[in-house]
Order: sequence, then structure tokens, then C-alpha cells
Amino acid sequence: MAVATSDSILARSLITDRRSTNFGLKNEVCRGKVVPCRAGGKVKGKGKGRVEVKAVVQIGGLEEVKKAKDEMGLDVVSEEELREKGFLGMRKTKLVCTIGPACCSLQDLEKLALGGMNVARFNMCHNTRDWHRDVIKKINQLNEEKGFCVSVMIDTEGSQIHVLDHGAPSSVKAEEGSTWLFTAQKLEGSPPFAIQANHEGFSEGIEVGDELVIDGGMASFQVIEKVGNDLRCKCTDSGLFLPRAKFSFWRNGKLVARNSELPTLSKKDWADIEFGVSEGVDFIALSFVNDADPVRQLKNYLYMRSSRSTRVLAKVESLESLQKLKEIVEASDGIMVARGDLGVEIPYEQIPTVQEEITRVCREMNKPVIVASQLLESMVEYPTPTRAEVADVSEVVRQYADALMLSGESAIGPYGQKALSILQMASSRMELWSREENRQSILHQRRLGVSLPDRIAEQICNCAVEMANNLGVDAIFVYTKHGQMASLLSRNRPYPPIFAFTSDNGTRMALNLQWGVIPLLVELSDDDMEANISATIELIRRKGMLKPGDVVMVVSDLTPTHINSTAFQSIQVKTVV
Ligand SMILES: Nc1ncnc2c1ncn2[C@@H]1O[C@H](COP(=O)(O)OP(=O)(O)OP(=O)(O)O)[C@@H](O)[C@H]1O
Ligand SMILES: CC(=O)C(=O)O
Ligand SMILES: [K+]
Ligand SMILES: [Mg+2]
Repeated sequence: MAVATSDSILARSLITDRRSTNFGLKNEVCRGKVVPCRAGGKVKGKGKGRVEVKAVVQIGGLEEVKKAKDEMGLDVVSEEELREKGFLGMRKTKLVCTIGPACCSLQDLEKLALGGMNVARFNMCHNTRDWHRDVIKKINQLNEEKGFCVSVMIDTEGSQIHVLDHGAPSSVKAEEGSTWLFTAQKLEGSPPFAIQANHEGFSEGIEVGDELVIDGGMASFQVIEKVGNDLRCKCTDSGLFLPRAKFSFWRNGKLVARNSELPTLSKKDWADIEFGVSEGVDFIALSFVNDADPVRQLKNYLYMRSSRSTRVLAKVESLESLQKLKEIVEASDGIMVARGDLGVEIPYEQIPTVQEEITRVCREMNKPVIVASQLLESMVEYPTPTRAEVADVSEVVRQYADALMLSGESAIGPYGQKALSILQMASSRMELWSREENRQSILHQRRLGVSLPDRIAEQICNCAVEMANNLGVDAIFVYTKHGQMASLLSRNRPYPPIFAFTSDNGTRMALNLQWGVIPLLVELSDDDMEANISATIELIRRKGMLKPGDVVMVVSDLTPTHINSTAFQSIQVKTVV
């Protein structure tokens, strides 16, 4: 029987007769002949690299299989989706919801969780820490008591120059031709034609004649006079000041870069991070990252605090971050394309191409990417999205981003659950289309790994996905400690879902953000991979979710626990009987 072979993998197929297959925990027949890979030899500190590729092995009659745990480690939403839609119908694109006053009750959060929310985002710009703590507790409670698997992300405020809350309940209008004072001085009451900025140095380096743009184009002004740090400006394009509206300055059609003197991580951000660590959040998203330094700084800090399972995401929302994109992606555990602020810093028309490029770079470098902001913006007010918004959401899915994010649609809008269901439907539809069009085949994977073990893992995952797609298997099972194998599989955007079994809860919650990965928390043996495989297949089968005839591809990369033991890497295809 032909099995995928490649230069670095000497594959050997093994067809095992069902009757002769004894699925004991340490079944040598099952394991087949292990063939060293050509690149083999000594793998530094990891024993010998070994790759085994097996052909169809059937399972069934599993008397000896380890007694399955009662609970499956699969969250209730995935379980329901699997029952309803089957393996191939499971949604791949992950969904992030910003939590705000419109969705912070236990009932609302439960509805969002049922609606497919994978990650709840808390924007530390708004509300008090007590409020955030209280709502995070509710998410934890839902996970524990109702079997959801919703990860928690905090998003730092970061340092940015913006309009201070002007005291007015909604927005303030600027008419064309009117003259306004922009100042950092404290304003008493809400004097007309005066706007207070949050930062002393907001006008540093700004000259008469420069253009002041509000929220990336909501309104525009020309600087007509500079007195000390204050700016007197004439409105050249009328528009609204929303609370916390952002400033940007332009000269001769170019952005005047000036945020750089502000620290990416302010005192308040560090206090919020401390809060996040003490609440055990899964992700910290850093706003206004301009280079890799703050990401590294935070990762070091988390390491020192023994909070290693907290993943650090960098938000790409400044001109500088685009110039240092690769180093930022490299340093972080994932990226958010924060199109709201990005659209303040670069011209609108560049957003689509920049988004596609960031998404591509992230997939190549194997980091999850969230595309955020204004996906269904009109739904903050209206119960249906515009057709253009649905097209935008679909485009993000077509680009194979890992996740879509709701902002105001869920945080303050009355139609948050409906907005979430629209993300669900639009992504499922586009995923199906992409599969039918075989679009996955156009993804080119740049070589990623440097060390031999990393390269082996990468090759196994690339080959496994190609095989899984060609064979039309129903699901891919993978066993993972830190999520590496699962994410390498996900990077190839396979047709079947990836069931990632892990005994590390931090890994499980982090994998929640990765395209096509369904993380399951189970107890795994450190050195008996066959036992893990048999037990997990049996676990799913007993729940009635694997039927006879279903085909599962099992990918394993057992890192040896002893220096002299061998790595056991394999791709196996198993048919359920
Ligand atoms: N915890 C909260 N409390 C009150 N309002 C909130 C909260 N979270 C979000 N909002 C509201 O929802 C809107 C959209 O939220 P979101 O956090 O996505 O804003 P953003 O400006 O896109 O993000 P960022 O500040 O990170 O750039 C905000 O303008 C705010 O009015
Ligand atoms: C999400 C966010 O921070 C932005 O779009 O600016
Ligand atoms: K923020
Ligand atoms: Mg932002």
C-alpha cells in the first residue's frame, strides 16, 4: 500500500489484519516496524529521531483499552456541534467577543458561549478592575459548571494620544470652518470649541499648517496657531468627536510619527497585567506594540512569575509595528490585526492589503492571528449587518485567519448574540467553499524549524495534513504538551478538524485560538503513546461520536522523558469498526 514518502521520511507501510490486531496497551504488533528517518543519527539531547508511517489499522473489540474517563475533556459546544454537523461540519475559524456592559450577566455570557465564543476579551481601557474581575469569575464559573471552554484575554490600554472623555454623553460635532482649541490643560465643565487631550506632549513636533485627523478621518482640522503646547485649529472636514477619539497628525500627505516617546507598557498597563496574572487569564494582548521589546519584556516577566501558560499577543495598530512586523510576530504568541487604530495610522485603502500580508506572515511563522474591529460595526445599532460587512468577514475567513473578533457589537450593542451567529454562519459557509475549491492547496509553507527535531515535527505535520486531505479522513488526533504539534497541523489548514489532546490546561486554553483545533483536556501517559491513542479513540467512540467506518489520522510526537530513550513519531490512519 502506498503511503506518503518524502526525502526526510523513509516511510514504511504496515497493513494489520483486524483479527491479528491486539490493542493492548503495549502492543508491539500495532506499533509495527520503526524506521529511522534518513536525516536520523543523533538528535541533540533528544535521542534518535524516528518516524513511523502506518497505513490503515482497524480498531475495535477494545477490551484491554484503559478505562475511559467519564468526562471526555471535550467542551459542550464542540460536542454538540460534532453531533449535529459531523466532523467536517465543525467550524474552524475561532470567535473572540469583547465583553462590555451589554453582555456581562451570567445569562448573556452563557448565550455567547453557546453561540460559539472561544475567547472573551476584556478591554482594560474601560471600566474598573473590580468589574473585570467579577465578569472573569463568571466565565470561569461557566467553564467549570457547564462544561464550556472559553478562554480569557485582557487587552491593555497602552499609551496613545486621544481625546479625554469630553463629559458629553455621546459625541460632539465639529462644523466645517469652526475654530477649536486643543489643549492638555484641564478644562472646567465642557466649554464649547475646546477639546482636552490626555497627554502633555500631544502637540510636540507639530507645526502650523499640519493636518489634525480625528479617528482616522471622522473629522479633519488644520493647525492655524500654536501657543505653548496648545493648538488652535480650523475644522476643514466636519465630523464627530466620539469619547476617547484618537488624534493623528499629517504633513504633506504623510503621517507625522510621534507616539514613540510614549511607553508601550504604562504603569497602569503593568498594574492591569498584574491583575490578569492573578486572575489566571489565558491571553494578554498588548496595545500599540511598536517593536518586539515590550513583548519580550512581558514574556520574561511572566516567566519569572511562573505564569508561563499565559500567552502574549501583540496588537498591530501602528505604523511602526508594520515596519517591524516580523520581529514582533517572532517574539509573540500571536497577533491581533487591530484595524480600528491601524486605520488611524495608515490610509484606509491600505488596510485590506496590510491585513492579508499580516495574516500570511503569521501563518508562515505559525502564530495565531485575530482580525479585529468593525467586522459587523453597523450591528452596534441595527439587527442586520450590511452586505459589505458580511463580505468583509468572509474575506478574513478566506484568508485563513485564525480568529474573528467582535468589539462594540458584543460589548455595547443590543444584538451581540446575533452578531456572533452571523460570524458563525459566514465563516462556516466560506470554510465549506474554500474546501470545495481546494483552496488549501495554494498555501505555501515556508520552512520554519531550524533544529532537526523541529524540522522533523514540521515535516510530519505537513505530510500528515496532505495525507489527511487526500485520504478524506474524518478527524486528526494529536497529542501535545505545549501545543506545538497541534499548531503545526493547524498551520496547514487541513480539511478535517484537529482534536488536540493535552493534559496541560494552559495549553488547552491557548489552543482555543488556533484555526481548526479542538482542544481536549485528558490525562496522557508520558511514555506510552499507544495507550494514549487507544484510550482517546475509545473515549470519543464510547460517546457515540465515532461511528464504524470513520477514519481517524493519529499524529504523535512523543518527546522522550529519558535522555537515552528514543523519540516516537508517527502518522497512523485508523478505521473505526
Ligand atoms: N468593559 C467595558 N465597559 C464599558 N464599555 C466598553 C467595555 N468594553 C468595551 N466597551 C465599549 O465598546 C466599544 C468597543 O470596544 P473595544 O474595546 O473593541 O474598543 P476599541 O477602541 O476598538 O479597542 P482599543 O481601545 O483596544 O483600541 C468601546 O468604544 C466602548 O464604548
Ligand atoms: C482592537 C483595537 O485595538 C483596534 O482595532 O484598535
Ligand atoms: K485596548
Ligand atoms: Mg486599538
